[in-house]
Amino acid sequence: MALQQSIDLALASNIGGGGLPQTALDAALSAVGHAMKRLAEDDATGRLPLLHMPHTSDDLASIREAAAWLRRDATDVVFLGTGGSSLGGQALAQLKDYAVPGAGRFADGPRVHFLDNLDPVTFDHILHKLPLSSTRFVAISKSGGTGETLMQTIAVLSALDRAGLRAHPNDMFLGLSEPRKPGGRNALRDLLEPEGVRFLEHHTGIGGRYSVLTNVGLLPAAVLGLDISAIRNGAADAYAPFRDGRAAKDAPAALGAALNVAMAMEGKNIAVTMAYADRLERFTRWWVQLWAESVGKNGKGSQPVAAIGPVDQHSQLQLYLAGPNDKLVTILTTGVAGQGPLIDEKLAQRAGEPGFAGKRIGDLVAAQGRATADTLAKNGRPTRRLHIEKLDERALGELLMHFMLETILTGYALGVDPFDQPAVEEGKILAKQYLAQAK
Ligand SMILES: O=P(O)(O)OC[C@H]1O[C@](O)(CO)[C@@H](O)[C@@H]1O
Repeated sequence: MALQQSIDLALASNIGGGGLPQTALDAALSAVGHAMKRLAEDDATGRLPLLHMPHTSDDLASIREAAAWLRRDATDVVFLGTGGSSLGGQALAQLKDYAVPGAGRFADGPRVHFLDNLDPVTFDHILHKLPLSSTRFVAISKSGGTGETLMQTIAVLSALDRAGLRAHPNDMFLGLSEPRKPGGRNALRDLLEPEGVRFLEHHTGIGGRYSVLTNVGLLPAAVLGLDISAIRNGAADAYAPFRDGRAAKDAPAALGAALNVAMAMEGKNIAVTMAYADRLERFTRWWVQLWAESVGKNGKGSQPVAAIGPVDQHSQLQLYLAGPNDKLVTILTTGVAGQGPLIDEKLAQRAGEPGFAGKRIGDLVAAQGRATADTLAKNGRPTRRLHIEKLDERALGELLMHFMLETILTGYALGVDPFDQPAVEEGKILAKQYLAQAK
């Protein structure tokens, strides 16, 4: 297990009255214990295919084959898709410097682009800048009906047409969507299949925000040369305590769920995840969708906030330390001590910081993560510490599965369905109506 979790600094017994009373945690552990029974049934009945994903390997060859096809002679691979059809891939891609400030520009080829937010200026710009003949496009949508992804796909087909490449979209495009339902429509397939574009099948039993361990997340990871089987092995590590039938307090994801449920019982409805690593920034965004769409219903759920450190110490931390005491703050650190540039002694003296001398940048970041957790606790703010010594495929797989399990169990314990998102549909329908009326 790469992931270490401590909830000590969330408890009133350690941080004073602002922390969680043991009674609330005990009640929450009992609720999560019941949720675990339901999860065990989900596993045994096959109702929740996600639970079998960590131990699945028969699809890995086809994912690797599709990734190799995309990479062949490609300068750029563009992933179209939004929400759960993009964020998991992005979280994994950050291990290879995707969207890491500064470093992303120098990442080894092919360049990958996740165009998840529909912005006309960006999309136009990118279509004009991309070397289209050496670019491969992957359109991902579970439903096949998401407006943003359909518009992007149409725009790309038209751009290929203008560039004289329309005869070959099957060489440049790959689709990933659910199989067409009998008698039903799948607009993405309707668009691309007549062009001869090949499709990978989206798992029908795994929703977008839980799809990071399927081909949705692993295809981009494989394009970037990541070890996709290690990602699944890491996920198996997070699930092992459940398979072993451990008690809630001894299964890290269940304990995390209990922490969230206890916070809800105390009326504290904000959950902050602050990761001290550039390569976990997309992970925090992935978690925001997972949490918000899964637990935010029937008037329940907590507000997820994504933060990274140390930079957000300089923007958000004041509020967490001295604003309303209504948050669970999770501080996620990695083993960066001893890493990075060495700080010259004389220059450190000149800067008036003798304590920097002979240290590495990673030493400061490690100290900052530790200091933030301790300062939050000293100020009576419930704080959870998570630590991964080495951030690699296996550790990230464990982290992703940990949070999916924590989310599902929290949903079950709060009495909400963690797998649907009915409220989002209303706005989508209205937007399509407005679009039809627009001149
Ligand atoms: O993969 P799809 O079907 O295009 O959906 C994209 C995203 O849109 C949502 O349905 C919300 O609108 C998310 O749950 C989902 O991840």
